[in-house]
Amino acid sequence: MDIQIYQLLEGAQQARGLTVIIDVFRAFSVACYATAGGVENLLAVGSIETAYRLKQERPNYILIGERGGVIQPGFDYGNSPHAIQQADFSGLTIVHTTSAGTQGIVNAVNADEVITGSFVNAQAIIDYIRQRNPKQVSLVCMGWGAVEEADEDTLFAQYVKNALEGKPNDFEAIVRYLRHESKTGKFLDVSDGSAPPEDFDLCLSLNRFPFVLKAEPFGESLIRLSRQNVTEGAAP
Ligand SMILES: O=C(O)[C@H](CS(=O)(=O)O)OP(=O)(O)O
Repeated sequence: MDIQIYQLLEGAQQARGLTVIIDVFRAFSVACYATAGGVENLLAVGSIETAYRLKQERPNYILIGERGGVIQPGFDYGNSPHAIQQADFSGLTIVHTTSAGTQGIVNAVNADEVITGSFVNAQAIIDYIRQRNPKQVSLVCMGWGAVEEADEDTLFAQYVKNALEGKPNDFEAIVRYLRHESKTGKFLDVSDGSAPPEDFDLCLSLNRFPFVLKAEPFGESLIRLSRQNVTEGAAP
């Protein structure tokens, strides 16, 4: 198994094989919480105009996302696990658009298969890759706004690579570093409440969810993140 780590939007475009698009803070942590909330269709959308068009066509769709970390006018929720944690999305369709994470999904056009990456479902991702046993794995770190590398995404990529290569990981050290040394906490600076401090722990709640989110076509031009339950040792 050849495992490569890529960065940012160009990395998403370069990715080949089984591709993990990584966004720890916060897109793909949010996507997992939304999935656990029972969502029927979780649509990962690149442009905010598409998100607004979909809402206009189907007013019952739920808009979740941000630009610059901030919830946008007309959106139902910001890109915050804390904001959606208690929501019941059963039977609903969510349109999710963010500055980095969902941009990676729509740009991974050369990948054989795309799944999302975040610590909240890390072990499921590792087990899924082991079970698929692809020749090539691409781990793509989407960073800040898909233009600036972010420690949490690179540390997650290294965590998955280490696990797949049988090397040890120290998750407590990762959390300590992110909390006390990395500038990553800047997302907590958004002062309008779009990025509540609780999001830090919720995004670093290791292995909370036993599923991966796999990108699949939805309709003519959209991408849906579908839940794939992963049982250790079982073939997907
Ligand atoms: O909402 C977030 O946490 C970030 C904002 S940005 O990338 O730093 O502009 O979006 P995400 O796509 O979840 O990284």
